[in-house]
Amino acid sequence: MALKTCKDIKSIKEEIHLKKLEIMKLKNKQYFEVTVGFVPTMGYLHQGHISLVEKAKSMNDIVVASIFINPTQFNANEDLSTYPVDLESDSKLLNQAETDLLFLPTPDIVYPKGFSTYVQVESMSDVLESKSRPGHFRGVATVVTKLLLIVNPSNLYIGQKDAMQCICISRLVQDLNIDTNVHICDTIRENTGLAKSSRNSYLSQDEQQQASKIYQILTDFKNRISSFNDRNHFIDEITKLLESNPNVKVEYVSLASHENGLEILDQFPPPPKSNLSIALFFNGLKRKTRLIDVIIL
Ligand SMILES: Nc1ncnc2c1ncn2[C@@H]1O[C@H](COP(=O)(O)OP(=O)(O)OP(=O)(O)O)[C@@H](O)[C@H]1O
Ligand SMILES: CC(C)(CO)[C@@H](O)C(=O)[O-]
Ligand code: BAL
Repeated sequence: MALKTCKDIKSIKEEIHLKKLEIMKLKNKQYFEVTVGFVPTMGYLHQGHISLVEKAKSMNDIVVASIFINPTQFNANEDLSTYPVDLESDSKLLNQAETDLLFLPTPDIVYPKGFSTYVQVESMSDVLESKSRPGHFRGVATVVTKLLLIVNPSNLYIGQKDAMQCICISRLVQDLNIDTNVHICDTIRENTGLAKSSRNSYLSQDEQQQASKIYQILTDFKNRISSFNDRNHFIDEITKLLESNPNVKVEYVSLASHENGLEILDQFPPPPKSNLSIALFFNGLKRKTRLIDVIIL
């Protein structure tokens, strides 16, 4: 079946309802047994997004994706107005991956005149990314809550690459008793190791090649962690190596535990399953690009 696109809230809810009725008959299921998998995105889709759709497809009766460049998660100096868009290619990729429904709202649908209720995950107000992108997680938490209330999915699929976003969303789903299971999915990479990201398109091929060092450095230091006896030394060495490329300015290198909401860890070496995450600015010829990556130790 071809992908169906809905631009307003009433029509996406109606289409989900109709699709559920169809599946009920087709699979001889009760209405409440029909499962919906949801993949929220900001578009300009790549194989990372599609891997989430495929996971959703393998686990659910119906797959819904959304594309919405959410203005409330961008700061004034960020790239809201220039964020890449290619709806034709996005629809094609979603169609190929057999997505059932695409929710494609405009900002006035999500934030109508008079909108004034925001969601703030308190434990996210003072961690890494929140410091460098003030208000970012308030915007993410608000839009994700709204999308979840609209789509009402059984399962939600998000990418590990955005490690702090995963914590933010898991937290809000738990705190607000939203009836959905959160699935955190592996990062899909280029052959060079560079994490696929819509913003990679801001960089030239050569710059993307240089940026693939991020993953190589993360992996190398992960393998050598036992040869360091001090956390600061470990982090300083990673920072130094990343910044040996004059185009790179590190924002943070962090060792943190997922369980504690990415709380910074004093313990070194860190406990298993800690996150080694990096955010940096790559000063490309075209523009300055913020890149993030994470590996699990
Ligand atoms: N390489 C990837 N592998 C798996 N999931 C990914 C990857 N990149 C993004 N995602 C996930 O896709 C969802 C939508 O992300 P988004 O549309 O912001 O893409 P993005 O490529 O991360 O964009 P940006 O370059 O702006 O950070 C998020 O849950 C994100 O974690
Ligand atoms: C989860 C999300 C779609 C909310 O706008 C966005 O932050 C993203 O694409 O990762
Ligand atoms: N995937 C993260 C979305 C953002 O940078 O705003």
